[in-house]
Amino acid sequence: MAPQQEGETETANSYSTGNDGQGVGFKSKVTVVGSGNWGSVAAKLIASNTLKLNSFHDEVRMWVFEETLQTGEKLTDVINKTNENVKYLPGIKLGKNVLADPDLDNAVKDANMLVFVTPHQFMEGICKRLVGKVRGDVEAISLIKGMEVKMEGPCMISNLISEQLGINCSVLMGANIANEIAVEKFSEATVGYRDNREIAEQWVKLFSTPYFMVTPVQDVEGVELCGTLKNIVAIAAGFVDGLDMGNNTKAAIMRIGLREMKAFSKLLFSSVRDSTFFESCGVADVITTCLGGRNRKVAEAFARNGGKRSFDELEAEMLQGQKLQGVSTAREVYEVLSHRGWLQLFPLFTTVHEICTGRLPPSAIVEYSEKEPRLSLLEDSTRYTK
Ligand SMILES: NC(=O)c1ccc[n+]([C@@H]2O[C@H](COP(=O)([O-])OP(=O)(O)OC[C@H]3O[C@@H](n4cnc5c(N)ncnc54)[C@H](O)[C@@H]3O)[C@@H](O)[C@H]2O)c1
Ligand SMILES: O=P(O)(O)OC[C@H](O)CO
Repeated sequence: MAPQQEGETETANSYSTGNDGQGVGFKSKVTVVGSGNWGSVAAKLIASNTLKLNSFHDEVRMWVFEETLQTGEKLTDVINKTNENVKYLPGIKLGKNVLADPDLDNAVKDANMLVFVTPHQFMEGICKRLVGKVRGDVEAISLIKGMEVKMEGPCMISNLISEQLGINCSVLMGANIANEIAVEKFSEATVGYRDNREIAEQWVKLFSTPYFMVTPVQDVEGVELCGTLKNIVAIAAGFVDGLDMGNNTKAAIMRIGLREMKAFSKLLFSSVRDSTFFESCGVADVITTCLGGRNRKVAEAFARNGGKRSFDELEAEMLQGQKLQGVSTAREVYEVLSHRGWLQLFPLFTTVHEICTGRLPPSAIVEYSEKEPRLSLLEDSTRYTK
């Protein structure tokens, strides 16, 4: 297969829908690992397609991190009884072919397509539990926006999955506020794949609906870094909202944030394509997340409280069990920047972390002084672009 060229995009409709070398009559079994807000919507999207497409088993298993609800019932039991994730996606039917399963080993054992969608901080533990438990021929996709930092350096979640489980892992990212997709408002998304276009085609087929348009690009790292880094930009945008600084300032934050996302991604992986930043996973996700995401919302509350209430406290109070990714991602990126001597190159990423940890006040997000530029709104735009 010829590699995709810079600037070249593919439409979801450009693929054939064969049986991918598994033999005529083979049906793929899909398991979703995770059942939070986006995990539940992903299961709903997939379940609507497995019913329609002959190449998939109807049933979609969804692994649930079990918890007891205030009613005393188990979340899994309630999902299976009502067909609704009453805690993380109330009011939305998932599809009768979604089966919630609290047993991780059981949920994955027969699947040949695994969809990972949990907050990123839990993935290392989940991968450890899954070693030796998944099928040898399984293909994975990560919808997780986040990264780990190890002694050796940064490790993307798709890479963690690939390395720990010995399986190929694609990614799906995009301007995807789950609650909007849950009520079938039109959205786009980007599948990032490594080198096997047929696999990308399978994922596109599994996720695409008339209201969810998926475009594959051959740039796993670029797509995943976009999804990961935009959460830091969303925290910065929330600070701007909390300080009532207005739309022009927020647009400046988005522009500078997008530029830092691109510069950081390209410094980590020279293979990352410029064109990826114009896909749904890039500029579109920066916009939606800075307008309507959870990271933005909690960061706004943090700034309105003058940084006096911690993110952990605000997250618990405002999100009812849902998790932010931006604060930990800012810390993880800061570790990489300081280890590599790049802090000065990334004033927005650096400042967000220093505000989150209380070293700087929220207003520092746009402070500029001749002596010590924090967020260099005036900096030379060629400084860290190739
Ligand atoms: N919600 C969105 O709009 C959205 C959209 C696109 C991408 N994402 C990304 O998808 C990923 C998952 O987010 P989400 O919105 O589905 O989750 P969420 O924040 O809604 O829910 C938190 C989930 O974590 C689970 N959990 C809590 N403790 C756990 C533990 N110790 N081990 C394992 N699981 C545990 C909870 O059961 C729950 O399912 C994140 O990386 C997020 O950035 C979210
Ligand atoms: O609500 P957030 O801030 O986690 O963002 C949700 C999605 O990632 C937006 O695409």
